[in-house]
Amino acid sequence: MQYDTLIYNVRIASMQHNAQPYGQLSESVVALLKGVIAGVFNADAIHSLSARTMIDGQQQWLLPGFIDCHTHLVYGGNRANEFEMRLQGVSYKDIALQGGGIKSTVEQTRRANEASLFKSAAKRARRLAEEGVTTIEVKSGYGLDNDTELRMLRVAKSLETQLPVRIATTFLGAHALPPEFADNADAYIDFVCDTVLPDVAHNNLADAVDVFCESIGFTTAQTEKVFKAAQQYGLPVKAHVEQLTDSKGAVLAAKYNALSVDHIEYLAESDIPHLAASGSVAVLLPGAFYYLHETQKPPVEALRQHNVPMAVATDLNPGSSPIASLLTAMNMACVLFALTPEEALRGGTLYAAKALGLSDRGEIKPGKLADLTLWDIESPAELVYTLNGHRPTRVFLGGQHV
Ligand SMILES: O=C(O)CC[C@@H]1NC(=O)NC1=O
Ligand SMILES: [Fe+3]
Repeated sequence: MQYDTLIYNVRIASMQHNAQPYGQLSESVVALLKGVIAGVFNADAIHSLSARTMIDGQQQWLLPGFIDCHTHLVYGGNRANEFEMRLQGVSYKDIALQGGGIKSTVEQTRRANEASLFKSAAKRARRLAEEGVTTIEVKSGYGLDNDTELRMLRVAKSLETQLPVRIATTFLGAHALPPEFADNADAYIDFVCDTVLPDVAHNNLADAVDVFCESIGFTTAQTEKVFKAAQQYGLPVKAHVEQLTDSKGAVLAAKYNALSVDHIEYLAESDIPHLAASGSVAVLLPGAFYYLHETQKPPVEALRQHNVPMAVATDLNPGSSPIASLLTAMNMACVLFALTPEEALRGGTLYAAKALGLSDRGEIKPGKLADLTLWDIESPAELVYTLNGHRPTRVFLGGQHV
């Protein structure tokens, strides 16, 4: 058997659930063939294996490629002005109610053409990729009209053609109320369900559907309408829930077997059994908690007790979380939400994949995609312990060294 690549003399943090921290394996050789992990072998096997390319890992740590499972990285303009307003005490909610916030980015995104949206999104995606992110989820939600929502999703998908990353797209038409539907949220939800979503589905532009279920977003009744429409097109759902209030969005999401419930700072512990039953992933977004100067933390210990998988993502967006660094988000998840470094790293690999409904990546195991990163560190914890701008020494995407 000739492999494409053998990576040997490495310490492997597989992120599998085994008895070892970080899923560490005793093996130190990984064989890649046709874009997937073909096998994992002990050191002495190297003498009986052959491959076109042999890479000495020099005792560095090999991890699965990182997965950022929640971003809004396609958008026009920026909101630095609102950052200054918030620093002067104006709340995120008040800015939104004054017509700023998401609505302000919607105006700038509608004005931006596909080329300029691509250029700015590619810069953000490249920053994530430089830290070893190999899969990025990208949402729409700054168009709120048919043309711009579809343009955002096309731009998101086209990132794969220019960058060494895989893209998962999510339709988030139900992100905010556009001016054309001011004070008529129900009519806008009908427009999302009856006009935009069908167009998105017919053009295969989304892998999932998301809703901002919140006091300043959409109600659970409106959210459920979008979920039902998504089901009609065979699209899985996820939702921004309990970010600012306990609206019981997580309970509704669990009823629809949502891939994930995201933010969840105000998730009631009594609602967690619903998530344990549905298998939904709890996606923690510490960047938004940090930027909005939130005080209410997600119920991490209760999620742990109920064995609800927790993912960590950047929520990269121009308002509540302008962070293009998954390592920083992982550090914040530890410092602000008391995740362990192992939970944070598994939250940016295996459980991030689960939050996207992807079982082909996120751990080092035969049969999984050969999306891998190599790090010159003494222990995996270093990656989330220091904010020192870690960069992988090597990145593999589908077995190709990128
Ligand atoms: O402020 C923005 O532009 C997006 C904020 C982002 N969207 C959402 O539903 N929750 C968030 O934190
Ligand atoms: Fe978000």
